Amino acid sequence: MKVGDLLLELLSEALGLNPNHLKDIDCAEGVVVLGHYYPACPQPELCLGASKHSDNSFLTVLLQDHIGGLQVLLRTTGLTYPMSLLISNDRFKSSEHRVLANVVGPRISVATFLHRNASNLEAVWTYKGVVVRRKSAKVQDEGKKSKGKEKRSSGECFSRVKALVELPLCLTSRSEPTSSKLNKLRGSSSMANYAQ
Ligand SMILES: O=C(O)CCC(=O)C(=O)O
Ligand SMILES: [Fe+2]
Repeated sequence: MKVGDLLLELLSEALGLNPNHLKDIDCAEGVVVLGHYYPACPQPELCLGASKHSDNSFLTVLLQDHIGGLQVLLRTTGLTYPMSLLISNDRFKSSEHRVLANVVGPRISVATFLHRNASNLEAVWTYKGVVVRRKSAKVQDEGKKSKGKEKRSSGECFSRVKALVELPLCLTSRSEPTSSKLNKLRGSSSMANYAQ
């Protein structure tokens, strides 16, 4: 929690706001800790550790072990989660990432998610979001200048996140998947698009 609080303070300041702002609007209201166990995989080229997704938290702090395998997509394809997007006036996007399977293992990681109550996003938009927008006029102006592309509705973002979350995490079929099938699950992005 201390790390989370410190990060929220720094992020508030990065938005030109009071250091307590993101905490005051409940961005650390909920804390979920998720432990992952990825067994060693004899044929990693046929498997995925975790398919490409974007977290539905406001902020994720991830601890991974020495095995590695987490990859972050360098250029986002436009999938953003409305919570951080709305609250930060488009400044904080939820990066898409995946985890590759590995012959070495097991790999263990612990993800800590800080989040608001996502059941009422409308309230974030109409109440909390407006508070941020009013206080950070500079952020808003910069956002307007840099955004030429059309914005997605929160409903569209939700259905895209849902579609990704519902993808199978691992190919369990004994038959060898075609590379196109695997690429589809991986998001059709080549390795060059990811940072490790
Ligand atoms: O295991 C990892 O490194 C990543 C886990 C992850 O992306 C998640 O829990 O959302
Ligand atoms: Fe994730």
